[in-house]
Amino acid sequence: MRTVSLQEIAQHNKKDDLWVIIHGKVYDLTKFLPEHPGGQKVVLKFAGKDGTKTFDRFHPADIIQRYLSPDVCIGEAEVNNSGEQEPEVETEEDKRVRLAREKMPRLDEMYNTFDFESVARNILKADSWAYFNGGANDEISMRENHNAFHRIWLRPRVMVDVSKIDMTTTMLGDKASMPLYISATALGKMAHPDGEKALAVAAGKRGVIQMIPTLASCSIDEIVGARVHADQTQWFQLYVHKDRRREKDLRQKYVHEGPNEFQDEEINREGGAATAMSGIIDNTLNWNDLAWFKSITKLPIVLKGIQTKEDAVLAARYGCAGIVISNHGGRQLDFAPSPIEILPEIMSALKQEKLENIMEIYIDGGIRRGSDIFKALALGAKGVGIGRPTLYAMSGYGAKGVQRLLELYQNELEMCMRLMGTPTLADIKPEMVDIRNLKDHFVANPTDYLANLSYEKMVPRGNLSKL
Ligand code: HEM
Ligand SMILES: Cc1cc2nc3c(=O)[nH]c(=O)nc-3n(C[C@H](O)[C@H](O)[C@H](O)COP(=O)(O)O)c2cc1C
Repeated sequence: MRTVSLQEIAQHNKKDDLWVIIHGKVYDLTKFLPEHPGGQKVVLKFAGKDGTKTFDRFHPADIIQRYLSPDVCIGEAEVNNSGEQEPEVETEEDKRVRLAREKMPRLDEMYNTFDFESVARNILKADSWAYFNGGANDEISMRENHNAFHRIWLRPRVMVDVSKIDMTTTMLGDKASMPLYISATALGKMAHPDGEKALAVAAGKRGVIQMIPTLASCSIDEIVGARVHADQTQWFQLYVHKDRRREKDLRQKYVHEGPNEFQDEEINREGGAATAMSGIIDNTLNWNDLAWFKSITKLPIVLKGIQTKEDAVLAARYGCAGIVISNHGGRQLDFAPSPIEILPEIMSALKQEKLENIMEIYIDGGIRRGSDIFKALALGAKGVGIGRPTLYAMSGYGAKGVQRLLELYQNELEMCMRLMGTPTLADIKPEMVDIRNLKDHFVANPTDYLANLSYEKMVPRGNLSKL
């Protein structure tokens, strides 16, 4: 590999001729730039320079080998012996974040998921907060995901011995301390320097399953290595790469030692990233491909992103071990329905086709309370996934924050089960929830500012002053 001088690298500092140093190697990112899912601006900032520090804040070192062809590597960058380092300057934003962190409440002062969210809003940099908290377009689906739970009421039963509550369960055959798992969320290091490793630790300590994202900011090896016990279950969320051999390689590497489940997923169209990701993701993926996935793995395949009863029935017919009813946290198609709203119709369609017992049904989106878990279980889910809450908890408090968050979910579900008269998960039944209003949507009309603010109000004639 040739050594490239800093002077030569500095000359390739334009959009149409772009070299960047990452971990001592020089890469020609000219062709990749328009495809970068994080946008062009962030990469262009390092045109002809060393981008390692920022790159490491978001990406695992192996992302380059995973997504770029080897010929983009020009050589090794000459070592900078000049002693000249760009001085670290604290920006206004850094200062705001530093001060907010100094005033952060203690972890034992966090009492529910919303507490973590409000802390995260203050202590995260604006770009990270926007990435985590945002949804597609007008964020109607994102908000609806949680709001829909407000339209389900509970029908508590009394005179039941609830001295012991057991919420342990299995998911795809593996034990879990409660019917909740940590869902895949990309770029965990934006929340905390330990990224997805912190989630692995918290999941292991609380006995819950973690789904590792394809676009994790730590390498899969690091996340698997962070497990607290050797038999800790991890699932893997897979964005299918255009080059299918990569999925096969991944499976061969991890099937014995690492993530226990191998998850397939429909193409994610998160925000503007969708177009850019099309360079990486195979958007020809369709139902017939499932046969190929089944031929390369014996692990259960779960489809995440099911949003209609028709697709749920197809997933069962195509032999999926499970589905996750999900609109990806309202980050893709605005006005996609909330998963909890379509869960009952999916269950009844599966029952009608006699397919309800052949796969496990999970849902995610807007699960913020123990009672939300209860409602989902009552309507037929085997378990629920959480996305943003773990990112918020990790932002402020790392792995310990996520442990506390999981403990709060567990405590709330325990209290809900006790007050509902359901000592075990098997006691939770559909008739314990009232879903008569679930389908009601009250759509807010756009405010007519012209009528409300500019024009004189109409008043009854009798009230007009007599001039
Ligand atoms: C100096 C080089 C790079 C820098 C500074 C950088 C920085 C970033 C940043 C800041 C984001 C997040 C943007 C947001 O707020 O949504 C991002 C996203 C992303 N980057 Fe990079 N990046 C670099 C190189 C690369 C390379 C070489 C690859 C892959 C080969 C890559 C793959 C991705 C992916 C897949 C995402 C999207 C994750 C998602 O939205 O879910 N990046 N990058
Ligand atoms: C910041 C962020 C990144 C996400 N990245 C991914 C991803 O890479 N792959 C994926 O399958 N889902 C991803 N999701 C969706 C989650 O897995 C999950 O479906 C969703 O967050 C659940 O909704 P909730 O955030 O209301 O709990 C992401 C969600 C967020 C908030």
